[in-house]
Amino acid sequence: MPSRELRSLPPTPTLSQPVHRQRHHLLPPLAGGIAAAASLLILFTFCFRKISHKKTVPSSDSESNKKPPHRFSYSSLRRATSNFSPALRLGQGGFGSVYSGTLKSPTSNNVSVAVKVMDSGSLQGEREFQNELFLSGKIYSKYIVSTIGFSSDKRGRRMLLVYELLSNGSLQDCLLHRKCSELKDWKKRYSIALDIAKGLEYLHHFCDPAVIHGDIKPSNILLDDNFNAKIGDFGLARLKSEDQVEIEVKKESPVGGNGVVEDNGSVAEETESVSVVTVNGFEEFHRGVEQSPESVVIGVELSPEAHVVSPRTVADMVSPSEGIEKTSLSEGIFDRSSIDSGIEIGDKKSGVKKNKKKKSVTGKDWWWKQDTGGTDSGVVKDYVMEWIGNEIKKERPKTEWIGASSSSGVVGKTEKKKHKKRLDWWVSLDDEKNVKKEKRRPAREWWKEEYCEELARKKKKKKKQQGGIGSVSDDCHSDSWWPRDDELYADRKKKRSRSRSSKSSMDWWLDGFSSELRRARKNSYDSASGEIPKSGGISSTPSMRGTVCYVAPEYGSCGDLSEKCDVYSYGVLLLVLIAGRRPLQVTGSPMSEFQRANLLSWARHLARAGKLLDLVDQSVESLDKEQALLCITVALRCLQKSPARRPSMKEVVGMLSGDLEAPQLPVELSPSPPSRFPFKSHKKVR
Ligand SMILES: Nc1ncnc2c1ncn2[C@@H]1O[C@H](COP(=O)(O)OP(=O)(O)OP(=O)(O)O)[C@@H](O)[C@H]1O
Repeated sequence: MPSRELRSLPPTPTLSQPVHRQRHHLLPPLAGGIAAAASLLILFTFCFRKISHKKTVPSSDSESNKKPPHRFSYSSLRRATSNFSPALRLGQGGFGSVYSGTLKSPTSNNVSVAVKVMDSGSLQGEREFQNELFLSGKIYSKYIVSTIGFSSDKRGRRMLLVYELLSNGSLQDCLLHRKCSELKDWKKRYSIALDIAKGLEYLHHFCDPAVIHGDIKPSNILLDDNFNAKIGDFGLARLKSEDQVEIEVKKESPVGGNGVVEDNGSVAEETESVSVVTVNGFEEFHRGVEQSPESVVIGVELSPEAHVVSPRTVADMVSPSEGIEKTSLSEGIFDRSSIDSGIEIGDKKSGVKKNKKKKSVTGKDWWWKQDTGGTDSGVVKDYVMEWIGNEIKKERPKTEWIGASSSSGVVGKTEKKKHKKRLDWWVSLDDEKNVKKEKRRPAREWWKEEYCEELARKKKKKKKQQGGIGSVSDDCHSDSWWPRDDELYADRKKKRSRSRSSKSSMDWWLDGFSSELRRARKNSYDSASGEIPKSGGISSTPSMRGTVCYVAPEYGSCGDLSEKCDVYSYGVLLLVLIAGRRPLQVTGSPMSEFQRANLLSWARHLARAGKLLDLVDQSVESLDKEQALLCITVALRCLQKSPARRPSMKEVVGMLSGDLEAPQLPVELSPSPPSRFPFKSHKKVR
């Protein structure tokens, strides 16, 4: 009984039981609290990552492939390139040589690399170095050359960048110097055009903020084993600024005529910095929001001890507002006018006084002179040459030029004298006192003389052959030296069959100029060594505003660098690719070649004449005429004066790949009566 009672009785409360019940009561709110805290933490982490990790984020699929650049020891790169052996030299850029090398790894496969060695000390070289490093950790695309790492020698005098090796070198070299037989295949050229367009589309539309390359040209396009093209050399690249986006939104101008609205992406709000931490003996770059002062080293020197690329500079590049300010203040890494083209430059924001020294070349003139080669080619050429002269004058100290002129071993005695004379003229411009005096000299004169001398030589030779002696002085000192319209088509066939070896002196002049540039940059080019020469002609980078003939007119005068500047450069490149020649080139005997000398004017002229296919390189095999017309039309659209009228790179890709309707020629270039080119179908390419 007692036991039954006991059983029926409720269990005697013990000390522990109420606590247990209390705990049961506490559990739900506790769990809720923990869950809330956890979700808050997750949310916070997510937001934090989003803010700190936001800028220049590539598309998600490429995220996994992105690797921060390594810091290599200088000795390992020296070993990899057999002590920077001349035999391994791939080419010569404006800021140093590029060598091929093999990085040996005990654990994984050996890696073939290209090592660019740059002397520190030049603002542009350092800018290129830092730009490349900053962007390399952030952008990844199969259409962009990957930067693997960097290094510097102990004293920080040499800066080295390590890239993936692209076995077929640059498009410039392949197309214009080596004349690779693979590029005779039209399909290859077309796919190269499309690769480059996709690379630019990636930079403009898939990076946030958009990356503007700023120096699109054939020597910055590299080709892999299968001649797939990749965009390299981000030395002049910029991130799109907030102000630019705002301006574009305000303009809201329709582009292209295909009804596609350009997606400009959003804009950076945070200031990022870059730090390096040591991982497995290599320093790696890491992004982060405002590193603590201890974690960063301020300064540009890149000695092995200074593990960090100047955060100030990197921040300048990332922060849109700062970037803009830098620009308007004309200082720092984004200095736009200090090494500018000598063209009238105005700084609207800061009110900095315009460069009035070059009154003759206003922003308007720039376009007009570049654009009207067909009707005033002399001015175009004068202008280009004058511009180059100014660029060189600004970029190189006097002594280098004097050295360069005297060190020339290629030319004969008289030619040496001429070089000296010409260089002296440039050098003398450094002298403030001489500036006014020299300016009175007509810009055209010195290269007109060059041309006249060549004419004289030719005539002499011809007369000698005919048994007479003559003079051409009249031709030289009147303005009739420039071609007349009726001479334009004469001798064309003959010229086309001319081989490269039989270059005219004008071509020599252009090439010779390029060699001078190389020599002046203290990178002696040994033509006998059989090495691959740097970009020929005048397509080197003499300016921080890009390359002559490739730079967009609005940027060449006084405008901002925008995606549309890249679009313009792409247009020039496309014409070069199709025509298989430089944008400014005189190949045959003088007069009749001059209208063709300026590729852009020539293309426009052919468009008006309804003879666009005449532009195509005659060595091209299996030409798809429809595609060729499409490419030239796209190029001419990209080359329109008004940036707003140029298509976006997204549109270009759409047009070239057949996703968008085939474009029409700009109205002003349409043959009369205006008609659409007879594109049969919109074939889908790749
Ligand atoms: N990753 C690479 N793989 C193979 N060859 C390369 C690579 N990078 C550069 N080169 C070669 O080295 C040459 C010099 O390149 P670099 O970028 O220094 O100068 P550039 O573009 O020719 O001239 P600039 O300095 O005027 O832009 C190129 O033309 C190319 O032939």
